[in-house]
Amino acid sequence: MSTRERKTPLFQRALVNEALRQSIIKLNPRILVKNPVMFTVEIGTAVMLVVCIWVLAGENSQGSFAYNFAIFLILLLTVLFANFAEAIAEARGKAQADSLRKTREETPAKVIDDNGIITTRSSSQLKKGDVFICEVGDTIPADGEIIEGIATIDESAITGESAPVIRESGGDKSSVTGGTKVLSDRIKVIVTSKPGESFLDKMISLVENASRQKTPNETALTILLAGFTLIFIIVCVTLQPFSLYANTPITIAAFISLFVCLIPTTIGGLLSAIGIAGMDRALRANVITKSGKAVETAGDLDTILLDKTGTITIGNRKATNFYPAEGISEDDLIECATIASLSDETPEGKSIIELAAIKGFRHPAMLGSTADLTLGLPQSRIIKFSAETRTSGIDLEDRSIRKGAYDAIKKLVEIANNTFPADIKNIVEKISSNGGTPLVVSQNNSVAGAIELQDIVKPGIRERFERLRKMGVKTVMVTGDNPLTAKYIAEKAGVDDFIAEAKPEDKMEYIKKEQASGKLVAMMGDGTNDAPALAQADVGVAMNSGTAAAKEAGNMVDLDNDPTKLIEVVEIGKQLLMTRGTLTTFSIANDVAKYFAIVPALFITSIPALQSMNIMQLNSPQSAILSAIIFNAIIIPLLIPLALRGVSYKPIGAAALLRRNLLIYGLGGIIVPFLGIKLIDVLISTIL
Ligand SMILES: Nc1ncnc2c1ncn2[C@@H]1O[C@H](COP(=O)(O)OP(=O)(O)OP(=O)(O)O)[C@@H](O)[C@H]1O
Ligand SMILES: [K+]
Ligand SMILES: [Mg+2]
Repeated sequence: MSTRERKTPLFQRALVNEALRQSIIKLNPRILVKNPVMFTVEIGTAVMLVVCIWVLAGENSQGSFAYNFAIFLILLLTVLFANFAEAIAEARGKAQADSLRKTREETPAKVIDDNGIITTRSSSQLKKGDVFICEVGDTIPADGEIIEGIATIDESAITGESAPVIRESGGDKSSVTGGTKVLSDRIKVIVTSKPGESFLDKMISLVENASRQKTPNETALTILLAGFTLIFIIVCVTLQPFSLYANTPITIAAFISLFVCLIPTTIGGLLSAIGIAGMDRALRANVITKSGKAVETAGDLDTILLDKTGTITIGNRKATNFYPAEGISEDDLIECATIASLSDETPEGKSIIELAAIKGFRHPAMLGSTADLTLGLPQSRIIKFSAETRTSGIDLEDRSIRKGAYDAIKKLVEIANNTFPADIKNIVEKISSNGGTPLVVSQNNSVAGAIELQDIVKPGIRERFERLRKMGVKTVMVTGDNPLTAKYIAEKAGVDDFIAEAKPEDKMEYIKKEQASGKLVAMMGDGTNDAPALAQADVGVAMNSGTAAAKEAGNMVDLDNDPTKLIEVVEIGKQLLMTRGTLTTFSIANDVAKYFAIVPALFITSIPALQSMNIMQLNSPQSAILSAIIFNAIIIPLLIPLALRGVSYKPIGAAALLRRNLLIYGLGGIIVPFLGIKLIDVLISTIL
């Protein structure tokens, strides 16, 4: 888990200063019009300013200047408080983005051309497709993919995590990020995007950018709140003939105050801060999101798809045993397995060579450097591993060697009319039912033996899945491995379901199928072949160490490369939705109470029957109105910490959670203003 500035206080001085400045800038009606509730409050403020001038000019039907001016000030403060809520959320987001951007400053890059000549350039001059070299101590100048070599890298600049990580060419751990540092060895890296325009850069500027796009949910809620506002405009306007009839003229100040108290200003003022804070919390968890929508969707997920290898298991599958088929010597099997792995850059392939070396076998071709591994094997054709074929191998002049998943090799063997030996089938089952991955080796389409690969279930993963289950999220493990291995690992890890012998397109199919039945699906991936599924999923989280294609396809990137991060993302999303829901409930419940403060105040002198409504027993009509709008204004800053931090989330199931929140925020929302307004009324009358 990451620790990036996790404990920053809510209101740092520099951020507050910036937010105060922004609160005033945001008074610009052209900016404020995007928030209809606050925009109407601003219009009310402007009207009160006119009334103040009118009173100064000698008008005496509207009460004293001081009273009108007080109302004007309080309304202005209401708008400023709402602006401040949004501005402080934005300032916090920007500060986060800044700390990430710092890692992406100019650094020298050792660019290497086709002839191997190295020139030093500034990182900002790099182009997509340039190749650079990084050695011990170098800061990586740009995002790219390793095309040669392996290195340990200190990624703490972006992850906050001090443990070095290994990145190497080939496979799904080949990505490096600009600003991180090479601790050992030497790598050749190809630039995948122009500095400043990489996916990460785009996402950083998105976080920084004040003109954040509203999510569809936010837009819907804004429309709803605007609707409320319109209804209350009508309510207030229709009061006018009523007051004429009752022979109690209502002052403009009272009229506007009633209106401002009735419209949902609390949620109207906090809505956008809640959304920004959600994205910000994701960033604090080292997840960069392309849109606020992705975070919201994460809170509503039904199903999450997780890879087996590297996600649920540690992922360093290592060869532990060779099992020759009947009639084949162990040496022959090891030789076949080694030749078939010479150019296999996957961890599995490398571990086979290592195990062979431990057993004392070295192929002559291995004496050369990595570049000419196949020099000793003339006229060879390398068959790289793909998740599609689930095999890899090599074709030589007179031999065709393959290694791969049991069912894939079985097919090869049977097409060639050879029988699959029963002893190897048994071995395969034995390895699988212990959670290992069997690879079958074939030579010229007949079985030479099997290799056992072992992997370990990550500690603590079972508890995390349990937590997800309590939140109502279904977990599905997807693996290219056989059903037996899959079943063993699935049970051990405690996932709800699994898909075995899955090819990349099977993930797509599963996602589409779930989506067709109205479910929201998330997946996490790193490989190029995960890209289509990452794009298809409602929430696609790519690992920063993954390929560029995967990062482009998803809508979030995890800087920590922690495949279980999805769980945290789900919690952040749930918290965001809940915070919004509860504050909306609170805001509307609040307004009900204010109605009881103001309406009796307006008519009490002419309609004594309204006395029964005057449950608050406020001091005077004017102090009732002042108290109500003061309460209406200060509740906004009082709730900013809750909007930014989010309401606390407990995985107790949706229904129980709803009941608990309705009780606290609905009932509380009705009671709190009664107390608050009464208190302010008492204070006002003692002061005046
Ligand atoms: N380097 C390799 N050469 C040949 N076969 C391999 C190699 N690596 C894996 N396999 C076989 O291909 C299968 C699928 O591998 P793949 O990496 O697609 O899925 P996986 O790692 O089992 O699951 P996950 O989707 O969680 O990564 C493996 O179960 C194994 O049988
Ligand atoms: K209100
Ligand atoms: Mg894999």
